[in-house]
Amino acid sequence: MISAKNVTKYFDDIKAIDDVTAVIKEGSVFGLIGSNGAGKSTFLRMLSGVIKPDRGEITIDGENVFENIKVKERFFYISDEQYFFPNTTPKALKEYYKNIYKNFDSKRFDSLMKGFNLDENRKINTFSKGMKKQVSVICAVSSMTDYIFCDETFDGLDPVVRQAVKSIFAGDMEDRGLTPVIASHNLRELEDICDHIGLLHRGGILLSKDLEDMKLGIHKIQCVFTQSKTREDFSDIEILSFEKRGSLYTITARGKREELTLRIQKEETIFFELLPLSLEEIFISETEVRGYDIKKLIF
Ligand SMILES: Nc1ncnc2c1ncn2[C@@H]1O[C@H](COP(=O)(O)OP(=O)(O)OP(=O)(O)O)[C@@H](O)[C@H]1O
Repeated sequence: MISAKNVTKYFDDIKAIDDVTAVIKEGSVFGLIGSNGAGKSTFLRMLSGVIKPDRGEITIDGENVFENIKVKERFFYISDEQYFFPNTTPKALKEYYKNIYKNFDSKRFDSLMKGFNLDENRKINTFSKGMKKQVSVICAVSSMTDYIFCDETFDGLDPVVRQAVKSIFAGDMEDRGLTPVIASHNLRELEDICDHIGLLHRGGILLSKDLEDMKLGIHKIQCVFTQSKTREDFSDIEILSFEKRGSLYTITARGKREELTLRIQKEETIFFELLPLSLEEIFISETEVRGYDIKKLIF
């Protein structure tokens, strides 16, 4: 289990991470989402021990991560800014990681390189961005670590490779309890693969919940009332957004499905429908309440 306790990180006067407390349980996929500059990469860099929190601590199974070689063997971190030495080849990388990760599976590495049609003797710096990401993913899964931290890794892969990597992750979760932690802006993709979502906003954690619970606790209602309504008419429930287009109202609110249904239907309605919310809609609603209004960015 990974635990972050009251973690804060500054870059000069920028507070990149603000008192974050979170738990990442083993055997599930943890999706890290958040607006640009929310602190996702900083958080992953701290999980990997690349940088040290100014306050608070990050532990894996109780052991501090920073400058702890023993713990570092337990995870592989794929940074979003990939750097390779000028003349490095995949073959040289394989040798390098074999020294770091004692369970490194060379056969798996070779077979994945073949499967992904990558030449292990070519200089990595001559590969495309996506091909470099493929090499990193192959190194990661061949290292046979308990955790893989992916910073926007999927975002640069083509659909076929993305699907292949998802199946490899799923297989490894099943076979050996791998825990992937994935920071991404591709919420549709995360929605398919994640069990748990951590939403960072302006350095702080807005919520950290199982995806299913998240979906159960927030709903979108579309309805037509017999009489005109305002947001204030529903001040007894927690409304996240309230929109009226013609006679159709779209209300996003926090609460249980049955309770919200009963409450809205207390008013006289001509039409009523409760719709499931996508992760993208949950993200927009949750960040909107904290002043990150997408409409202001678009219009
Ligand atoms: N090395 C650094 N020096 C100074 N400021 C930094 C540094 N790294 C990150 N920051 C700042 O910390 C904040 C969080 O950045 P971070 O890269 O963690 O966000 P992010 O959620 O990964 O963003 P994005 O989705 O745009 O990749 C930002 O305000 C950023 O400018």
